[in-house]
Amino acid sequence: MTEHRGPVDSSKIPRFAGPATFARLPRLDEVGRADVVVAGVPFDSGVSYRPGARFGPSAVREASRLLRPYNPGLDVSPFERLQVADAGDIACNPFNIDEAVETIEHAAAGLLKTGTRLVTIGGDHTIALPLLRAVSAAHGPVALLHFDAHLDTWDTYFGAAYTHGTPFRRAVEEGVVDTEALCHVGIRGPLYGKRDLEEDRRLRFGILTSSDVMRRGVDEVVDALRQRVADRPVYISIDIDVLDPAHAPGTGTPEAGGLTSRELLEILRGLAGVNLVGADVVEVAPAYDHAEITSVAASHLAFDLISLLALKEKP
Ligand SMILES: N=C(N)NCCCC(=O)O
Ligand SMILES: [Zn+2]
Ligand SMILES: [Zn+2]
Repeated sequence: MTEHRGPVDSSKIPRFAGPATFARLPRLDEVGRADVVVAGVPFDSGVSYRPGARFGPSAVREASRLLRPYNPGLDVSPFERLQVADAGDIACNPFNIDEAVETIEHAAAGLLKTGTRLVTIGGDHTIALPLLRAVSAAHGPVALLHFDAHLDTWDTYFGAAYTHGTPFRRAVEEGVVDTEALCHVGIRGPLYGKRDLEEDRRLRFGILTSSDVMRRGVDEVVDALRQRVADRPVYISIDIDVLDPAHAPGTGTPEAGGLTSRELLEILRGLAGVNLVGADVVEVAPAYDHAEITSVAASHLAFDLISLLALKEKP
């Protein structure tokens, strides 16, 4: 196995010392090239309610100091199998959403150029659109598993086409996702009207609600998702508000009745072996968090996503 530069050893240097990169991994510029990069996108100008997700990437990096290198849930040490590195943040214009969306797309495309896979920490959900554009340029239209309380397939907000409530309608319109393999998981909460669901169905999304997860259970949900994506390239987008506010209070549009972090981690583990090509974890807004509950959950989800990517590689 090729030697990869892994995280700082927390048995030698206390995990609370030193600068925060994701999981205490090396920076991308320290290793030159990586199989997987973690990048932050500190952008929250697309939100419809509480702002603050621009501080998500740094909060998740801080919380990720506690991660350890072996993932028993998936029986893999991802940082041994792959060179994983922190690419820092994609800095984008907080006053011009259109420009920010372009900046994110080009920065993501640059990172993907050398065959690297990208796990992005948001930022609000607006950023999923430019990320999907970049991923589909590399892999073709991707299957999408979207974990969220919200559909995020609304048309416009105050006339704006690029917001955190609209990325997946744009993604379908632009053909960057494979409409045979789209599914929302964790949907709940009040809508503007029944039409929201009709339009979402017209865009060819499947829905597994938060109640479905509770009533049908993790195993059935996993089976349904695996069938939906089959062997297509898959992108996973996790809005942290898919978790119940008890498990993720630090977010901008919380909805009661969500998944537990245990359920979501179990669903992800059930996806081992799918052809994952990229992922994001968005909507962590640390100002509303308590005791890092939300950023710890987000860091563990990102670790499991990286582990899923590592499992695709031969040992
Ligand atoms: N993507 C997130 N978190 N929320 C979308 C909510 C849109 C709304 O306020 O209706
Ligand atoms: Zn949401
Ligand atoms: Zn969302």
